[in-house]
Amino acid sequence: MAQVSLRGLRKRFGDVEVLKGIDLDVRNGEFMVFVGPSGCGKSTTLRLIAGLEELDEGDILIDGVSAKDQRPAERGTAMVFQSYALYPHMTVADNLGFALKMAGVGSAERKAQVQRAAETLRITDLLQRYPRELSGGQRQRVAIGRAIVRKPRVFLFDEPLSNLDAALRVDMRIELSRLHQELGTTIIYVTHDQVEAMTMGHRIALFNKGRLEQVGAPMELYRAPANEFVAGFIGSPRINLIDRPLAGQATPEHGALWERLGLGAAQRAGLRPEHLSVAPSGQGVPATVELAEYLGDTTLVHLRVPGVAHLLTARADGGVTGLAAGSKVDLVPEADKAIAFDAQGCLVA
Ligand SMILES: Nc1ncnc2c1ncn2[C@@H]1O[C@H](COP(=O)(O)OP(=O)(O)OP(=O)(O)O)[C@@H](O)[C@H]1O
Repeated sequence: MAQVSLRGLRKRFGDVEVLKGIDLDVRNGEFMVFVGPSGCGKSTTLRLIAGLEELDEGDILIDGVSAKDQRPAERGTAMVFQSYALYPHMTVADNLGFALKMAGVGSAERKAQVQRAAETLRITDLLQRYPRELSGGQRQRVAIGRAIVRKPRVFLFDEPLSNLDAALRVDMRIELSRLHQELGTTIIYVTHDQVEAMTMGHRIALFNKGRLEQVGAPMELYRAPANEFVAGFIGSPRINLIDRPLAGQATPEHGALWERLGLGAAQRAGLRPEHLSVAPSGQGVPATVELAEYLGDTTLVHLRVPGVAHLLTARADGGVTGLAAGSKVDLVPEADKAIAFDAQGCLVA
C-alpha cells in the first residue's frame, strides 16, 4: 500500500498544455477514480505516475519519496491497460509468471504465486490456455493477474473495462471492488464512465481540460457539485439545469417553477430527475410531455415547460403509464433538493 501525492503536475505535448497544474493526495489503500470527458488528461496523469511519460513541471511523491528520478520499475506501480497487452505466444500461466521470471524468482515460488493470483481471479482452469482462446473478460482477468503477481504498492488501471460488453462490465466492477477489499492495495483507476466512478471509487477526482474540477466521495459530488460541470457530468440521466427567469420576461410557467424552487438570487438551479415529479393537473407547474421512456422499474418523463430553455427530465415510478407525447401534466419540484449556482456556474453554499 502506498500514498501518492501529485504536486503541481504540468505536461504539454507540442503546443498543447494537457495538464495545467494537478494537485492531489491519494491515500494509503484508497480506491481513487480519475474520471472526465475524453482528452481531459486523466490517462496522461496515470502514465506520469507510472513513469511512462516525463513531467514538465511539478512532482510525484510515492510514500513521500519523489518518483522523478525513478525508473518505472522502481516505482512499485503496476499498470493494467484497456488493450490487455498479453503475450499471445505464451499460456496464461506464463503470462502471469513472466514478470516474476524476469525478476529472477525461482520456478517453484513462481508457480505458487501464479496459482495464488489465478485463485484470486478465479481463472485456475484457464492456466494452460493461450490468450486467443479466452473471452474479453477472461483476458482482462489475466491482465489484472499479471499486475497482482508483481505485488505492487499501487495499481494503475487505464479504462480496463471499456472493451467488455455491458453485462460483463457490471460483473467486473463487482469483482474489482472485491479484489480491492481483499488486497487493500492503493488503486488509481481511470475511466470516462461516471457509473464506474460512482460505484467503485472511495473518492473521485473529476478532470476537465487538464484541471481538477472537484475531488470527493461519490455522493459528495452528486449532492454538492462544486459547479455546473460537475453537476452535469455526474448522474444519469443528467441533472436538470433551470435558468433564473429574466425580470419581466418570464412565462407564467417558468416564473412559477422558479418561485417553487425558492432559490432567490441564484442564477441557475440544478435539480436531479428524481427530485422532479409528475402530478395530476392543478397541483404544480403546467408542462407538456415530449417523451416518456418506460424502463420497467422507473419511467423517465421528458417535459417541456414554456419559457424554460431545456427539456426537463422527471424520474417517475415504473407504474406510471399512459404519458403519451403531448399530454398535459403538472410538475412538482422538491425545492429542498435544488442546487443553486451563481453566474459563474459555481455552487452557492
Ligand atoms: N503522446 C502524445 N502526443 C501528443 N498528444 C498526446 C499524447 N498523449 C496524449 N495526447 C493528447 O493529450 C490530451 C489528453 O490525453 P489523455 O489520454 O490524457 O486524455 P484522457 O482524459 O485519458 O482521454 P480518453 O478518455 O480519451 O483516453 C489529448 O488531447 C491527447 O490527444
